[in-house]
Amino acid sequence: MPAETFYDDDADLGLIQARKVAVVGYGSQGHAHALSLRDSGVDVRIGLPEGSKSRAKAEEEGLRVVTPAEAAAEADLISIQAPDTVQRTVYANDIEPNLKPGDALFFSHGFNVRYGYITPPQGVDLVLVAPKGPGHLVRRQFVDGKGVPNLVAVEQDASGNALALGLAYSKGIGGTRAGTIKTTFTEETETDLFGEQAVLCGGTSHLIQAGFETLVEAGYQPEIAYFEVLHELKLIVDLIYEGGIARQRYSCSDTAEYGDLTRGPRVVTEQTKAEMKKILGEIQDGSFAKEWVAEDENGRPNFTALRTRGQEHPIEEVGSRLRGLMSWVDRPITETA
Ligand SMILES: NC(=O)C1=CN([C@@H]2O[C@H](COP(=O)(O)OP(=O)(O)OC[C@H]3O[C@@H](n4cnc5c(N)ncnc54)[C@H](OP(=O)(O)O)[C@@H]3O)[C@@H](O)[C@H]2O)C=CC1
Ligand SMILES: CC[C@](O)(C(C)=O)C(=O)O
Ligand SMILES: [Mg+2]
Ligand SMILES: [Mg+2]
Repeated sequence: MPAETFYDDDADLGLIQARKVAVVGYGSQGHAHALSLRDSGVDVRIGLPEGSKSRAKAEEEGLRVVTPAEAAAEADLISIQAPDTVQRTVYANDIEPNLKPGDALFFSHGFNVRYGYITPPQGVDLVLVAPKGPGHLVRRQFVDGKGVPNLVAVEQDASGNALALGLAYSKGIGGTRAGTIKTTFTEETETDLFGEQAVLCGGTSHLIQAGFETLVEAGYQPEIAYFEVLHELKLIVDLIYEGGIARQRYSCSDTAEYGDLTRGPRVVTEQTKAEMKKILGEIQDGSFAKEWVAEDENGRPNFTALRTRGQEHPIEEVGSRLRGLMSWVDRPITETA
């Protein structure tokens, strides 16, 4: 059975326009949701701690900024867009004490609900609207008249109208232009974590670095290695995005396609797939979540060391130099679009 998918005509913007919305956090997703909801005619305020460096950015856009507790108190729909590791504390200190029956609590990732770090009271709608894309592109696509697909899920339907409210929110940020698929908090959380770890972020970045290292260690020029395994990747993925793997294979040479079909399985092996299954198991049994929360509570020593190592990889210096010569490539991630 195909996934239950909703488009613009299935969603009533009036439902979200009738609410007082608080967006708590103004980072990648928060700024995109806040600005696009505001542009969709919704009454939006931003919740940020005193001294937050995001305050100025939100105010520059004409948004009213108050503390998370004030935002939660005056709103009847609270969208939690702070980092996953911060959410349980903001929720316990600022949001939960201000929740009233009839309020709605929204997330764009189910981590804290799925792993039991946040359990809202009965009487409150608990809804997920999860964009399947980085927040800055969620905003950029909205401004361009397009949209990033969303997932929608209802964990608690106190009002009896939570799904319709979720679809209205999704429409307000452009998600029903591209399609919004009905799911559960559990399915969203587990597939999102798997996707970012094994393929989108972890798999791709390590594939690029390994390809770059292989060419440079063999004596090839780093600039050529950069173009070959990173820059051109976007052009290849654009074809996959537009027409699937078949479109990419059609556009590339038969020589490339033969190499793809015979050598690809030697790079991504049965062992790779076995490791993917292990990674999925750690997500499903909660051990990844436990590890990440402990790492964060411990001051993130491993995360910081690995992040620094990534920033110091030679591909970053070469890439920064080459992108600097292509004005259309190094498009800044702005706070608007
Ligand atoms: N990044 C993405 O594209 C995607 C993210 N998600 C989900 O969206 C949610 C938000 O993630 P993301 O957008 O990456 O977050 P970011 O790290 O980009 O943004 C964090 C924002 O939260 C603010 N913040 C920090 N602490 C608090 C606090 N105590 N109270 C209120 N605000 C606070 C930060 O302010 P300051 O500037 O002061 O630090 C900043 O404005 C997560 O659940 C994530 O999994 C889902 C899909 C994609
Ligand atoms: C792929 C990473 C992501 O899941 C996203 C942009 O969708 C995230 O958590 O940032
Ligand atoms: Mg994601
Ligand atoms: Mg994610």
